[in-house]
Amino acid sequence: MDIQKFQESMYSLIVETSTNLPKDVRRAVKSAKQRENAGTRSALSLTTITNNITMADDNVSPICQDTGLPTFKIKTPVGVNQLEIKEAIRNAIILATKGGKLRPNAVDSLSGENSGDNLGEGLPVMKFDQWEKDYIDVRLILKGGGCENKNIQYSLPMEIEGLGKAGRDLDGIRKCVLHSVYQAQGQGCSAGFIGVGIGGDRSSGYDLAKAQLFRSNEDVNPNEDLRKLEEYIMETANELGIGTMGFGGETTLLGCKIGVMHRIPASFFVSVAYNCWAFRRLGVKVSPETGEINEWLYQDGEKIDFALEAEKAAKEEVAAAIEAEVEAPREIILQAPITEEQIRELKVGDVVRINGRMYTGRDAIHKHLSENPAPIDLDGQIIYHCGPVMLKDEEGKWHVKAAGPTTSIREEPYQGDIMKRFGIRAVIGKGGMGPKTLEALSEHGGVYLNAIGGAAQYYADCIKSVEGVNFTEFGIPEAMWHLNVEGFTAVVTMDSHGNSLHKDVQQSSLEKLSQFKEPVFK
Ligand SMILES: O=C(O)C[C@H](O)C(=O)O
Ligand code: SF4
Repeated sequence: MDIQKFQESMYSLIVETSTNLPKDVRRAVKSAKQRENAGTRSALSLTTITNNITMADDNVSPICQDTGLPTFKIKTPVGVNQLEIKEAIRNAIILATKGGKLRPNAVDSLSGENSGDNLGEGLPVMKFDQWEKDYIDVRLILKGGGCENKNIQYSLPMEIEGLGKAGRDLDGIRKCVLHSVYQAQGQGCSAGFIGVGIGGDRSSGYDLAKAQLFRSNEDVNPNEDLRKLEEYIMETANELGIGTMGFGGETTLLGCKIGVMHRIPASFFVSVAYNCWAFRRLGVKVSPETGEINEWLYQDGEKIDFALEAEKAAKEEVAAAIEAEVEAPREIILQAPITEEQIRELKVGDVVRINGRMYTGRDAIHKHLSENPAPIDLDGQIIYHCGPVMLKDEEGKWHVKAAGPTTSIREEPYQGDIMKRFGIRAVIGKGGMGPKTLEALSEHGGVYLNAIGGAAQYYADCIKSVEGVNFTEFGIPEAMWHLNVEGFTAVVTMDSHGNSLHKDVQQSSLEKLSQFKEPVFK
């Protein structure tokens, strides 16, 4: 095989997967958009998402800044050298990272050190199989951390929150799957896709769940029971009202694929792999002789061009909003330093446009600030939970290549204390925060702003310059970047008066979940 050519093919696969959402996924996002009522928070978020999909495609830049844990599934004809393939994939990964198509995402689990090139112990994940066919089949999924953290495994029989007893039968499985969507709320950047694995042990069950994510979103399950279950879940999960980003709305789930394998008598696992809307998985058929791509997978049928859709939709949305007399949300401009008085005026549901300065800070910074002084004056400032993709040019200037929010709940143990101690007035992230932060917002005069998860190109475009950076030793995603922004839009979802949209949606979706307690599959 021409291994240089094969490496180029792998590079194309990586770049396409990171920057160009597959056709089946685009169609699912489009149908979600059609179901939402114009003018609602969910509809507005979906507009940002679809704009972002177009921008990523046009800029050939990551759809989401979290380019995940690259996982390759490779099938080779007998006689193909798999060691050569591994080497070529590793080289392609290094190049894609250098070019800003992948975020340096490989972190030493013990020292915390970022390898900088996406290689590391066990990474990237490559799973090989041999087969009788005469071509190489390579599939890649870039699954980010926020949705990975929402994976869940059930061990039947058990008691399930909201749904009661779940036994070792199809109806018990139904309860697990339904609950898995509920427990993710908006934190895995809903609306999401789920892959479900029934049976196996803990690890093969999760493998089976993840393998389902490689099915086309539009296929039909050949197993009649599972087909019915998939259809039931799609319908029912969308009645939970969690919606895009957990803002409430008609679409919570974009796809559900279920697989089954045998188990051992004592174990009965139901494993669920949750994938965000930014469902980046593609595949190619490669010639073992030339190393060239002969065919792209998941690319049948119409490719939705969201730019064209946007033009049509904008007109229709304005007309529909006028007709339905939907009140446009209040729009407020914020610019740091922000006073307590300004913060106290903000209420859940307000749309905020931020101009001026903000500082990124995620896991490492929050831990650091909880034990140390801040390197800069944070009084009245805004912290953005974000780990961007950054590139340095020849003059040493930093450029933002992708910069959406990360899941905020991980900072729950620190956030309130840090805000109070340093005088921070606003934090931006996604998925919301818990009771400790909500209390601190009231006490101190702070606000939580929800940005649209995965909209990394949209937000990168709002960032006009990078003015400085601290803690580069924590790695690119974990450093504290000083950003100047313009028109950075987010929604107030937790205010200084004790209100939290996340708390409300969680409560109402739990009530809705409880309506599905009664057996459906006998
Ligand atoms: O790591 C990130 O930038 C985001 C992560 O995928 C998340 O969803 O929290
Ligand atoms: S930020 Fe959201 S869209 Fe991006 S990887 Fe995490 S869960 Fe997926």
